[in-house]
Amino acid sequence: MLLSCGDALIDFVPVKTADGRDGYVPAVGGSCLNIAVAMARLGAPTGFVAGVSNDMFGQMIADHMAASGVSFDHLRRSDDETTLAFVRIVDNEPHYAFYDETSAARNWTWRPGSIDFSTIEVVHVGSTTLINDPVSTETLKMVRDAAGRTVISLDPNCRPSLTKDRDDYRRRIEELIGYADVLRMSDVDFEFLYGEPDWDAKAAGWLAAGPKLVLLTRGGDGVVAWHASAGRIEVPAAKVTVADTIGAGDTFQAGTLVALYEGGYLSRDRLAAMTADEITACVAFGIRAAAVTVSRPGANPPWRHELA
Ligand SMILES: Nc1ncnc2c1ncn2[C@@H]1O[C@H](COP(=O)(O)OP(=O)(O)OP(=O)(O)O)[C@@H](O)[C@H]1O
Ligand SMILES: O=C(O)C(=O)C[C@H](O)[C@H](O)CO
Repeated sequence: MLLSCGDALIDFVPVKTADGRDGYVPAVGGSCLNIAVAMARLGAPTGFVAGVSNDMFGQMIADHMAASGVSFDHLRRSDDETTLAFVRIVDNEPHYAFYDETSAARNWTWRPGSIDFSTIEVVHVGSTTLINDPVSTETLKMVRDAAGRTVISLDPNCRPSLTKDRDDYRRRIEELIGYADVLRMSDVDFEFLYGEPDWDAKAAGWLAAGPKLVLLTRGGDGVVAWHASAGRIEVPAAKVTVADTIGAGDTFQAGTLVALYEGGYLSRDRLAAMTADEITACVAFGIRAAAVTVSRPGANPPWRHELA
C-alpha cells in the first residue's frame, strides 16, 4: 500500500457569480490528500494518514476519499475543525490564505506502532503539516520510525503565508531530507528556501546525504532529475492549455510514485539502481498525469482511463 500523510482541507476557489460578483466555491484539497486521491485514481492501493474533522467539511473530505477509493484505515477523526484555504489566482498561479490554528490536521499526533511499515511501499509527507506544531514535529517522529523500513517521499510544497520563521522551517525540511528517498521540490520552493538557484550543487549535496532520486519541477518548463549513477536528466513538460495550476505538483508527485510502484522501484536498493531510461519513463508518467490536472479547474487529478 502507498500512504500519503498530511493535510486535507477545503480550498475556497474564486469564481464569478451569475450577477458578476466575486464568490468562492468550496473544493476538497490539501496537497497530501490530493496526492492520495491521485494515486488511488491512477490505480494504486492507497491510504491517507491524517486528522480529519467530524464537521461538515470533514464529511466532504471523507466522501471525496471514498469516491476516489482511498483507504480510511489510517484516518483519525476528531471534533477539531477542518482547515480552510482561500485561494487567489495571480498570473495563473494560486496563492493561499490558511485558517488552521486549531484544526484536526494541525492537531494530529503520531502513535508509535500504529502503522506496520513493512507492509507499506512508500510514505509521502509534505506541505502545510510540515510547517507548524504540533503536526510538524509529530510527522518528523513518524518519518524517523518509518525510515529504513519503507521508502520516504518528500515534497516541501512551501507555503510562505503559513511560515512565520523561515530559518526554523528550513531546518525542519533539511532534517526530513536526510530521511527522504525521493525528494521533489518546485523551482519556486527552492527559491523560497535557498534564494538564487544553484540546483546542481544542491542536488549533489542531497544525493550524498540521503535521497536516491531528486526531482525539480519547473512548471511548464519541465522537470530536472538527479540520480547518483544515472546522472542529470531533463524531461520536458506536456504542452497543454492551462486552466489553472492548482494541484499540478501534487498530481505530478502521485503519478511519479505510482510509476515507481508499478515498475517495482520502491525500495532503497531498486531506486539506487535505476537507469536514466527508467527514471525518464516514471517522470514522464507524472508529467502526463499533471497535464490533465492543469488543463481543468482546481486540484482534480485524473483517473487512470483519462491517461489512455
Ligand atoms: N503551465 C504548465 N504546462 C504544462 N504542465 C505544467 C504547467 N504547470 C505545471 N505543469 C506540470 O505540473 C508539474 C508540477 O508543476 P510545478 O513545478 O508548478 O509544481 P508546484 O509548484 O508544486 O505545483 P502546485 O501548484 O501544485 O504547488 C510540472 O512538472 C509539469 O509537469
Ligand atoms: O495543502 C496545501 O498546501 C494547499 O495549499 C492546498 C491546496 O489544495 C494544494 O496545495 C493544491 O496543491
